[in-house]
Amino acid sequence: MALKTIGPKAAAALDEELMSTGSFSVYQLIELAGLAVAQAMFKLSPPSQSPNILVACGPGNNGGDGLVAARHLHYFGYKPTMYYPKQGKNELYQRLRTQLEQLKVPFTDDFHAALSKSDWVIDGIFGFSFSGEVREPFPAVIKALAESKIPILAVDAPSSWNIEEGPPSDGPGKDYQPGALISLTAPKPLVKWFKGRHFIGGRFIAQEVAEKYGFDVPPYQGSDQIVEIDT
Ligand SMILES: NC(=O)C1=CN([C@@H]2O[C@H](COP(=O)(O)OP(=O)(O)OC[C@H]3O[C@@H](n4cnc5c(N)ncnc54)[C@H](O)[C@@H]3O)[C@@H](O)[C@H]2O)[C@@H](O)CC1
Ligand SMILES: [K+]
Repeated sequence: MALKTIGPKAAAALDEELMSTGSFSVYQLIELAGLAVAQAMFKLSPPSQSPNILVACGPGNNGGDGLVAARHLHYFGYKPTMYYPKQGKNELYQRLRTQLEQLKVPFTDDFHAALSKSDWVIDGIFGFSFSGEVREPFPAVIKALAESKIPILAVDAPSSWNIEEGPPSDGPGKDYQPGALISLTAPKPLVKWFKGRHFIGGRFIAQEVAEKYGFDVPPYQGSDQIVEIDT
């Protein structure tokens, strides 16, 4: 089943619409997105097989999804470790961080050491608002992800990929191809270049809204927050 994609401008406009006419708060959207990320992780490998999850978070809402996912992973029985080198200014991020600190989820500055002790990595560094060349402190992190043998679940986009044009032809993300991706709301055009297992999450879009933006609501089953689709 191939789903229609949604470009970065439309994805940002959809977010705005959900929070204005849709009356959602960003808290709700990030909470549901992060829950979907945690469910995809569970589907990929349960905590009995892969207890140690390194969650890499960037400064925007993609990082927010990672912070929320880590909290759910804790309750699912995993041992998440956070790499969050550049916290965004929004108070929401501090709240999400405090929730993790109260659960004694560790935050580390040493990405490479944490990576070597992990069973899986969640890439919540950049989502649909990424553009241009990767700026510090992330180039070394993206390079490590590209070279890592540890499986990776990317949130909404493999970080450093151009949202419309896919993997960069040069730079740290040149050979980055994560084993799994969860697209939020709808796949972005970059999925054309993605070769791993693909999930859709973000179960908060009414049929009418999806039609307006020209994408499909995937066939969520029962209480699932995710659907796996063919790539
Ligand atoms: N409707 C949806 O599907 C929702 C999506 N959410 C998530 O929110 C994401 C979009 O969040 P945002 O718009 O906050 O943006 P992102 O989290 O995609 O990234 C923006 C941040 O990255 C920085 N950045 C951009 N380009 C960079 C570069 N070249 N080098 C270094 N830093 C760079 C920006 O300064 C900004 O701080 C989505 O991809 C998705 O993960 C949700 O959590 C909310 C609902
Ligand atoms: K990402």
